[in-house]
Amino acid sequence: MRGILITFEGIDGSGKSTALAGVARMASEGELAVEGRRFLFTAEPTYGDEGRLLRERLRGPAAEGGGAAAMRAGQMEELFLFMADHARHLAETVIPALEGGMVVVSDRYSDSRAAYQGATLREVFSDPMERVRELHRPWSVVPDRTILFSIDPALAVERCLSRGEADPSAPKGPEKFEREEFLRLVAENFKTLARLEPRRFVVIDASRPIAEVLAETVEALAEVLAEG
Ligand SMILES: Nc1ncnc2c1ncn2[C@@H]1O[C@H](COP(=O)(O)OP(=O)(O)OP(=O)(O)O)[C@@H](O)[C@H]1O
Ligand SMILES: Cc1cn([C@H]2C[C@H](O)[C@@H](COP(=O)(O)O)O2)c(=O)[nH]c1=O
Repeated sequence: MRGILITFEGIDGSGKSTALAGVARMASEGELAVEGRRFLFTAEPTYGDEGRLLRERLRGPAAEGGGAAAMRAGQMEELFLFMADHARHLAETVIPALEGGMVVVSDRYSDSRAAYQGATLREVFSDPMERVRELHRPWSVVPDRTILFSIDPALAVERCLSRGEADPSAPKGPEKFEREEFLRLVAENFKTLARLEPRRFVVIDASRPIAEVLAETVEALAEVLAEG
């Protein structure tokens, strides 16, 4: 039995992780049972060496100062760190699980690279999203379905900022990419990706209450699992 790869994508604060936690809870309680299938929930950045390094770099606002050339070099370094994290994620986690017939659900995956680094590298390449996609094509695994949590960036930033109120262990202050004007570019990139592959993407209106978002996520999952 071949495995199934499902990815959750969206801008910071869109509610992906909340939906994934809801799905994981339902799976652990047997509410998403599919004959003979086990679930694996995972994420990028990972909690491996590259992922931890990335999370450290992303903590706090974007650095200011430094020349344009140094900034471009830093953005390329970031792209390759995310790529290295993805390569390890594939080799050590995703591919073995798929080979074992599991349903793998990842909170972010290669489309985050296309959308985010497609935005950071807009002054380095003429078609940065395509350059990033091209780099993945020969070796990465394309998801069977990608659920895009679509939300207005202003509301997403509001949610990011209120994270700490509900969870005292959450990081204080915005992370590097949690700025409305930057997230507008990323949201546009995600929209373009969904338009390019309409059969792979399911777009969910993530501005609605958590229960509604979760119900629609489960519906989309049930559909791909039934095809499976
Ligand atoms: N549908 C919703 N309505 C209201 N608040 C929500 C909803 N979904 C998530 N939240 C809240 O918004 C905040 C961000 O949600 P979450 O961490 O799930 O987003 P995310 O997309 O995973 O963000 P990031 O990519 O930055 O990790 C959390 O405090 C969460 O409780
Ligand atoms: C995988 C990936 C992630 N990012 C960015 C998106 C977020 O701002 C952070 C961390 O992700 P989280 O979901 O908030 O934990 O990393 C990116 O720019 N490129 C990527 O490939």
